[in-house]
Amino acid sequence: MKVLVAYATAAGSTVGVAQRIAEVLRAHGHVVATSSVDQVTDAENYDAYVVGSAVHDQAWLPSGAAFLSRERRKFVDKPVWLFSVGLPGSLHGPLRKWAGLEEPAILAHLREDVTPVEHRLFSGVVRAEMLGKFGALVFRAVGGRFGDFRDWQAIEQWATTIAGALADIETTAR
Ligand SMILES: Cc1cc2nc3c(=O)[nH]c(=O)nc-3n(C[C@H](O)[C@H](O)[C@H](O)COP(=O)(O)O)c2cc1C
Repeated sequence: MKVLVAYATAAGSTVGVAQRIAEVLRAHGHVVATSSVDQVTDAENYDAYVVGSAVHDQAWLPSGAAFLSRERRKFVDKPVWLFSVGLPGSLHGPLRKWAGLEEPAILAHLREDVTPVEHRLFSGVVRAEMLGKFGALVFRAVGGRFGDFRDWQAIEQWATTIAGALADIETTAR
């Protein structure tokens, strides 16, 4: 199937997640385009979509949310998977619990434009310089950790599930 994997990023870590998902889908025989949401000009040309964004302040980046809104009519009757890249993996203790509450908040906005087959919140990359001096201090003080928390195994597993679902859809359509 022809699949578009589109992403919105501020600091780049979501690009890596999108690329890994695309690689897995290609390995399963799908024809996959990977693109920043800002550069998609042919959204109607795909059979399925995987769209993801970095999370800032418990919401998708404006460019990611705007993409879903702008293209929502093209998603009708086609499967859409959504993923968010945030910082649950960098937190522990009570903050980890807070991160668990974040997913419904993120999804609530996105559901206004699309009903996804599934949504996943992955951990991304948190570096001190991304948060500013004060933000980094506060983040450390509440128990946050800096680093690359992308769980490539979980990302690949999810992409494999998507590849399987696409194969089922293809078989049913024959
Ligand atoms: C200003 C700022 C705000 C953030 N707010 C959140 C947030 O509310 N929830 C969350 O899970 N992650 C938050 N993060 C963490 C980012 O989502 C994470 O670093 C992600 O990997 C960024 O993706 P990118 O590198 O593609 O921009 C924030 C990061 C920054 C820099």
